[in-house]
Order: sequence, then structure tokens, then C-alpha cells
Amino acid sequence: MSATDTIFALASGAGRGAVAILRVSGSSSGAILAAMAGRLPAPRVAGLRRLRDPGTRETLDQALVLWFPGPRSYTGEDSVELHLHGGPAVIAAVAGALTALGARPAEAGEFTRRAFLNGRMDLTAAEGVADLIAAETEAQRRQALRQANGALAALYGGWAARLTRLLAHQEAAIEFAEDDLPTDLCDRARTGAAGLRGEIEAHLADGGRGERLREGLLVAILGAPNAGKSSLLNALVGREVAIVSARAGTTRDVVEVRLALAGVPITLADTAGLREAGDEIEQEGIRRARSRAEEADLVLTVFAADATPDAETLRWVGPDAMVLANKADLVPAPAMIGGVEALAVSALTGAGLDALRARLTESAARLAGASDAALLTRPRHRAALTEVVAWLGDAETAVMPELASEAFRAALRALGRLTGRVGVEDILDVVFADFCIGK
Ligand SMILES: Nc1nc2c(ncn2[C@@H]2O[C@H](COP(=O)(O)OP(=O)(O)OP(=O)(O)O)[C@@H](O)[C@H]2O)c(=O)[nH]1
Ligand SMILES: [K+]
Ligand SMILES: [Mg+2]
Repeated sequence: MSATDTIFALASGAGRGAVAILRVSGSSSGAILAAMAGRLPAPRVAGLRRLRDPGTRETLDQALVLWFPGPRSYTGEDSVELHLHGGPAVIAAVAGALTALGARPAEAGEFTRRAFLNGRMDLTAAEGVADLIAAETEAQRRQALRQANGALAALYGGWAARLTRLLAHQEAAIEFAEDDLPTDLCDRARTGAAGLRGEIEAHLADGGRGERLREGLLVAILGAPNAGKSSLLNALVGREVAIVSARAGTTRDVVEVRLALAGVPITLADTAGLREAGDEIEQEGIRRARSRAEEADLVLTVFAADATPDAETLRWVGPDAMVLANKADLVPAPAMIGGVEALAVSALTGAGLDALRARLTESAARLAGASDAALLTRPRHRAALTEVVAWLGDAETAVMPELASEAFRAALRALGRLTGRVGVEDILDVVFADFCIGK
């Protein structure tokens, strides 16, 4: 598999459709299009063409074709789009012709990988493209689109440029210590490092919202047997997803449903009622309930209003929990449980469920909702930036200019791994631009 092959792939969804789009990229794209369609249309303007089999000259389809000469294409290479009639036989015939003309099927992500390699986007933008395709909700779409359009690339690219400048200053201070360059270069680098570190730390202190929005929230419903957990799950999604019965210990496995609130995808998990008794199977269910609750971004801790709060469930009253007093139709619900305000609800009558939905929506928005800021979205981003912060701290406290220099270099490498680009040439450019050393 060579990166210089001409590749093709179905860009539209698989199966029957009105239109199917085959995308071709690589240096032979133009020649392949000419062999199949005759005259090339003007760049980036759709043209109607008969596509012919290169061997038999049989017409395979009448198609709209587009010609994108590089570098002004998605991949940066010469590219072609074929808008075909969307039947499987048409697609297969045209794909066969493309193969006969020397193109090969693309691997997963290969178009975007080429776009990255050709400098059309940085790594974070490429990730944004992947997220955009995977986006299930409005808020996810917005976040992914922003990243695909280069919001993180711009932010991190700006930091890399500043870091490069700091390194250049530091290097100049070492190299030209005898010359009449400003003697406070080291101090300036140190101050600059502290400023940059502060900005990156502020970016990191986002409560994990971007990552949570990308992955979706996990909300676990926890409580004693018969508190009404499964009834609540069903009432919240408006379907009989989980089995409800008057027998304690009905739910054994974790039952999960997907929903979206505030544009945030949520997995709502109903779990086995917490208690010491029960058979082996129920105990395994309870173990799973606890482990799901531990992973959860938010726990709905459910008590039955007509029962004394049990110690087992009271342990799950905390800062990441929302306390519910269910069965409020039976008795007046306590205002507080375990020292925390309890929301009175009834899965049976639906009372309080609107308030619960509003509280959940609020939490979803707070934990992961859409933001105008460019948020980091992957653990990879967090790890790299945390490393940059540590190196900047080292640069600030370095006892020798050479050590500060090394720390700046390491910070730049970490940032370069994040965006997928960093070069020594950049550093040389800045040194010469800033100080006119050859003069
Ligand atoms: N009156 C009243 N009954 C309810 C309410 N919610 C649930 N129930 C009843 O309480 C019983 C238990 O409900 P479930 O939803 O199965 O309770 P659970 O917490 O999932 O129970 P386990 O799965 O056994 O842990 C059923 O008979 C429900 O009909 C409510 O708000 N009011
Ligand atoms: K039950
Ligand atoms: Mg249940």
C-alpha cells in the first residue's frame, strides 16, 4: 500500500440510494476520469458525462462528474467525484472500471490521512472530521464541526508559534551571550512561559466537557429493590424498556437506553436493586450496578417515599448524585434525604417527571453542553497539553539557560505530537526574523 497510489471509495452510504458518490484521489485521477468520461469538466464544476468501461467502451452509467485538481481538493491531491445512480450494480461496475484503470480501494480514513499528510489539516482537524461523521446530536455536531474547521488547530498552532518564539529567544540568549542582544532574553522567555502555561491550564480546566460531549454521558439509576428504578427509566423514555414488577429483585442485568438532552447523548442505565440478600445471580447484578454507578457521570439515587431510606442507597448520596423520592403519590415525600434535597416524583402518575427532566437537562448542559469555546475533546489532547504545562513549569524554574531551552524543546515536541506537525525549520525562521543575526 503506497501513499502515492490513486485510491477510490464510496463516499456516500452503502446500499441502494438515488445517488452514490465515488471519490477518487491521487495523481492518476485526471487520466482515469478522461479514460472513462472523455473530456474533463472545468475544475470544481459539475459536468454530465457518459462513463464508459475502459476496455469494452460499454456505457456503465450517465453521471455527474467533478474534477478537483490539487492542491485545491480535500486531500490536496488531484481528485475526482463521480455522482452515479445509486444502485449496487452501477457502483460495482464503475468500481471495476476504476480498478482496471489502476486505482485501488481506499483504506479506512485514507482520504483524511492524505489531507493531513498534504498539510490540508492538522491532526485535531482530522479528528474533528471523524467526530463529525459520528455525531449523533446537535451539540456534538457543532463541536465536531468547529474542530474540523480548525478551531483547536488554530489555538494549538498559536501556542506552538509562541513556544517557538520563546525557544528562539532562549537559544539566542545562549548563543549570543557575548553580543549586544538584550540581556533580559532569559527573563522574557521565563515570563512568556508562565503566561502560556496559565492559558493552557485554563484550557485544561474545562471540567472535561468537550470529552464528555464527544463520548456522551452515563447516567446510572441506583436504589433499593422496588424503589421504582425500572418504572422511572420507562417513564423517562416513554417506552416499556425494563421489566417492572412488585417483586423485589426484578432487575438483574444493567438495562441501558440512549437519549439526548441539551444536545448531549446520554446512556441511561437501570440497575439491580441494592441489597445484601438474594442469590448468586442477583449479587452479580448488584456488583454490576455498583460498578456502572462508579463509572457514571451522574447517579440518580432513588428512594421510595414510603420506605425508610436504606443505608446501602444512602451511600450513593453525594455531589455527583441527584436524589429522588419516588412514589410520592403514596405519601408526602420527604424534602431531604441523607442531608440532601430530594426531588419528589411518581413514576406511576408522572408527577415531578417534568422537573426531573429539566434537572437532568441542566446537568447534561453543565457537564457536557455546547460551548462557544474551543474545547479539547480527547484524552490524547489532555495528555499532551498536561505534558506541555509540565515542561513549561520546568522551563520557568530551570537553573541554567540550556535546561530551559531543553524544556521548551520538549514542550514544543509534545505540542507537535498533538497537532501532528513541528519542525526545526520553524525555529530557525523565527531566530532570523526576530534578530536579523546575519546583518
Ligand atoms: N404507587 C407507586 N408505585 C410505583 C411507583 N413506581 C414504581 N411503583 C411500583 O413499585 C414496584 C416496583 O417497581 P420497579 O420499577 O420494578 O422497581 P425497581 O426499583 O426497578 O425494582 P428492582 O428491579 O426489583 O430493584 C412496582 O409494583 C411498581 O409498579 C410510583 O411512583 N408509585
Ligand atoms: K421490582
Ligand atoms: Mg428494576
